[in-house]
Amino acid sequence: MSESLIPRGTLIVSCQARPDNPLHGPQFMGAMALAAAQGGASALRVNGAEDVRAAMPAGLPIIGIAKIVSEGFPVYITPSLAAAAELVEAGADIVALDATPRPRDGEPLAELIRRVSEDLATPVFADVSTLEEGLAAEQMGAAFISSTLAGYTDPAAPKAILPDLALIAALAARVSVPVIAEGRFNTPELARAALDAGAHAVVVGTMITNPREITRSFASALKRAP
Ligand SMILES: CC(=O)N[C@H](C=O)[C@@H](O)[C@H](O)[C@H](O)COP(=O)(O)O
Repeated sequence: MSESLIPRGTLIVSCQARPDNPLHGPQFMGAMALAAAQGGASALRVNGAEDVRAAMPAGLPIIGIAKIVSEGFPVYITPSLAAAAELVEAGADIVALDATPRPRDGEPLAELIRRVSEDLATPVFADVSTLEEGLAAEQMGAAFISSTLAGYTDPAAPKAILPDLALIAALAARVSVPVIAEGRFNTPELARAALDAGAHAVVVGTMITNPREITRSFASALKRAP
């Protein structure tokens, strides 16, 4: 049962660093994975086959993603079966993918979820931005539904600061697979609030594994007028 891969009420740490980040690369992400494991994380979210391999020695279940930007397509989180297959080959236990209905450079969403689940025999972690997308992803066979993309699908919308706890509560009330809270859970209190809203587990990335952003948050707080 895929639910047993991620125990209820636990913390998943996202270890990701883009190429412009000084901590980009498997050596740093492998160390982040180990630090997360020692700190009490129950699972990891990791980008790309190379970093998945580097995170394996941490000994935790790995949710693999492959961020692939294709000109003209808004979907960039594991858009295709080929990308998912590379992650599974590298050792990912679960594959996370964009489950919004936006245009993608890959198989249609329902086919992608079915083939990752059946052909690759790997549970799908559906990154959604709305309740409707979560309900649809569950129907398509996703094993986990996550709020990852809430606040990130409308380029014209103002930048969201807080996580979308209302979406977590709405999903938890309507879907029967585990609902995972992800996106801007930037304090332990917000992570706790996600569980209280009905989340099965919480993913935290930036505020644990991105020292540049953590530094920025401290530096800008100090610049604010008293
Ligand atoms: C929208 C998007 O592409 N989110 C990505 C998904 O993998 C990551 O950039 C986030 O860091 C991750 O979701 C964790 O969230 P946060 O860093 O806010 O704790």
